[in-house]
Amino acid sequence: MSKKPVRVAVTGAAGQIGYALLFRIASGEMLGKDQPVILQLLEIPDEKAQNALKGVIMELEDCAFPLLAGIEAHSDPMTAFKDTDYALLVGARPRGPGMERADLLAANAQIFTVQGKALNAVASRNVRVLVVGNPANTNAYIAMKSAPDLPRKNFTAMLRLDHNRAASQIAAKTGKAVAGIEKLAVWGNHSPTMYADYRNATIDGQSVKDLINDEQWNREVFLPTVGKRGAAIIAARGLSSAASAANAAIDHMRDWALGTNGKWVTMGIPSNGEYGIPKDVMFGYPVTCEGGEYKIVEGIAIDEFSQECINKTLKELTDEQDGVKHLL
Ligand SMILES: NC(=O)c1ccc[n+]([C@@H]2O[C@H](COP(=O)([O-])OP(=O)(O)OC[C@H]3O[C@@H](n4cnc5c(N)ncnc54)[C@H](O)[C@@H]3O)[C@@H](O)[C@H]2O)c1
Ligand SMILES: O=C(O)C[C@H](O)C(=O)O
Repeated sequence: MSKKPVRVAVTGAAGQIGYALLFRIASGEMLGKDQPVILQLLEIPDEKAQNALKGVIMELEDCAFPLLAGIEAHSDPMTAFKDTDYALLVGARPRGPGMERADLLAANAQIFTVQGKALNAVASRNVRVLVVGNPANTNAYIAMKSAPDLPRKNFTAMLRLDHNRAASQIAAKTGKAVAGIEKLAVWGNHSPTMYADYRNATIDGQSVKDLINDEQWNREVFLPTVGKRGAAIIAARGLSSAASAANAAIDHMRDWALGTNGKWVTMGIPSNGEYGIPKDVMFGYPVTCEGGEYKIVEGIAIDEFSQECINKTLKELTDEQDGVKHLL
């Protein structure tokens, strides 16, 4: 018997990431090739944006996706999030050249109080939320705090792009296939302070740390390359990453919904105090997923350098949190 359709809300649906994301959700790449979806698409109440959204919807229709059970266009989060099972909060201003993601806080924070409240009011009581719009961790924190009737654990931020970037750099450095990488972790904020940690990682079963055996490369090449990759893409393209961001969003949601078979992935999730991170900080952690739930990988040894990196990214997140206190 075919499955009942699930509702997937996507904000910023007529933007760059939206354009790279929606067709993949509708084709079943996110929730499985047997799972029909109803897309509930939100754009700002502006004629140009709504027209662009109409165009995207026409294209979705023209794909005749067998799993696409419905498409709705919205300009109000209170209707866009009605009964939604999954919400991908992409809509927000992207940064331009020379900006840091934290510079977007003032511009974007308000969006996430409004959308958090709307999710709280009308979404499925078990809605799973992924925040992509930057600064993603703090926006997810704002949305979670604005939705007190929903489970805290169901609010997440996207660190998967950093995870995938780190995996790709490791594969290139070792000359091995990215598919062979296990036990990679990215800690903290989706920003240059994030700490990509391959101390426990293996590639084709061999220790990545031993294979690379170059701590200077780790600190002076790998970490800055992964941390500043978003800026490098903006400098090259004149626009922020879109296809790779959409791909990471698909990976994040697919793994959360369908499981990782024991493989470590990175998700930004609200802390419960794990690894000394204060409760509620939306922090990138290594997790495994099973049965629609994520679980933090416990027991990872934190050496002095790792602790310094974790402290730095944590400080940035708590400063961002302080900066949005007045909104909550
Ligand atoms: N977390 C990550 O890894 C990651 C990666 C890449 C980009 N991003 C961020 O994702 C966001 C979107 O990037 P983009 O390149 O698609 O930008 P974009 O400007 O192409 O599209 C954003 C869309 O969001 C819409 N929008 C703005 N406010 C909205 C609101 N309140 N409700 C609904 N829609 C709204 C805009 O009209 C626009 O169509 C940016 O903040 C960007 O920095 C995050
Ligand atoms: O860097 C940006 O502003 C966009 C995004 O967060 C990225 O990492 O590519």
